Order: sequence, then structure tokens, then C-alpha cells
Amino acid sequence: MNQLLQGVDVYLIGIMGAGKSTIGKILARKLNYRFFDTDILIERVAGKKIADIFAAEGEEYFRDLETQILKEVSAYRSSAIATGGGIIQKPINWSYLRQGLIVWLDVDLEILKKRLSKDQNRPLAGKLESLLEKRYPLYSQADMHIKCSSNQTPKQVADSIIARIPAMIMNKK
Ligand SMILES: Nc1ncnc2c1ncn2[C@@H]1O[C@H](COP(=O)(O)OP(=O)(O)O)[C@@H](O)[C@H]1O
Ligand SMILES: O=C(O)C1=C[C@@H](OP(=O)(O)O)[C@@H](O)[C@H](O)C1
Ligand SMILES: [Mg+2]
Repeated sequence: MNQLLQGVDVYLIGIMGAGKSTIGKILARKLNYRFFDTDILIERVAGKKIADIFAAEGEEYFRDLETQILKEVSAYRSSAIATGGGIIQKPINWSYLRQGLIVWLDVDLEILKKRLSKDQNRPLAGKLESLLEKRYPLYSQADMHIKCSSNQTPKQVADSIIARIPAMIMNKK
């Protein structure tokens, strides 16, 4: 698999709660890749939780940090990157995402609502439905569309991504 992959990076995109962070970590382990999570790196650089960055500095500041971090991680090969749900909003971010394979984790709204109901660190969770509607056409521009059902475990989702990667790479050539 790794020979087939040739170090091509895998970027996970999708709305908050889709499983990018959870599945990205598993994917990296299975592929023997590095794992980056843009949100974790933003929190590390800012020295505070995402909710606190939004509250103190605002969304624009967060988005600028997000682009800076994305640019930095895009310099590495052989990595799986869990992005934040809003990364697809800025056109410049696509120039970094396009350096690898872009995988969209698509999860039904009812499942997302359940998953996010107790989370305190997603300041935009209240706008889930309108964000999903607005962003859907952007997520649709991914190289791979993974429709996740409610009974699939994160490991199963990671395996279905891995199974489709070789064909994706062939298509990109
Ligand atoms: N396939 C799955 N099945 C069940 N729960 C999941 C699945 N993927 C993610 N989760 C759970 O949903 C929540 C959000 O997942 P997370 O990976 O943080 O999503 P994202 O990074 O896309 O916002 C977490 O509590 C995680 O454990
Ligand atoms: O959808 C969004 O705009 C956001 C999603 C979050 O990441 P997850 O998608 O990992 O929850 C995080 O980047 C921030 O709260 C903003
Ligand atoms: Mg995440």
C-alpha cells in the first residue's frame, strides 16, 4: 500500500463531528503516516482552546492561524491531515489541500447533532445546519466522497478510505 501511495498526503475534510480527527489518527497509524490535526496545532500555537480563541480574538484570527498551519503541514509528505470543518471556505486553502488527496467524510445531520450535543469546544456548533448547507458544494469538490453510515466504526471508515486510495491516485495521474 505504501509503495502505491508514494507518500501522497491525505486531507480529511467535512463538517464538524464528521470524524476527521478520530479517523485521521487511525488512517495515519494504518498507513504508517504522520498525523496532523490543524485544530490541535492551532491550540498549541495560540496556547488556548479553540472556543477561547473565538471568544477572545474572533473567527478571522482563527482562520488566519488555520491557513498558516495548513501551509506548514502541507510541506510534509506521507501524512494524514485532519482539518477543521471550515477550512474549505478560503480559496487559498484549496491550493494547499490540492497538494494531496482530499477525502470528504459525509455524515447525516441527525448523527452529527447527537455527536456534538455535549461538546464545549466547537463555537460554531449552533450553526451546524446552515453551515452544512452553505459548505456542501465546497465539500463536494473533494477527490473522494465517503458517505458514513451510523453503524460504521471509525476503523471501518478508515479501511474504506484505504481501499479506494489506489484508484484515486491512478485517476489523478
Ligand atoms: N464512525 C464513528 N462512529 C461513531 N462515533 C464517531 C465516529 N467518528 C467519530 N465519532 C465520534 O464523534 C465525535 C466527533 O468526532 P471528531 O473526530 O472529533 O470529528 P471532527 O474532527 O470531524 O469534528 C467524537 O466524539 C468521536 O468519538
Ligand atoms: O466548522 C468549523 O468552522 C470549525 C470546525 C472545528 O473543527 P472540527 O471540524 O474538527 O470540529 C474547528 O476548526 C472550529 O471550531 C471551526
Ligand atoms: Mg476535528
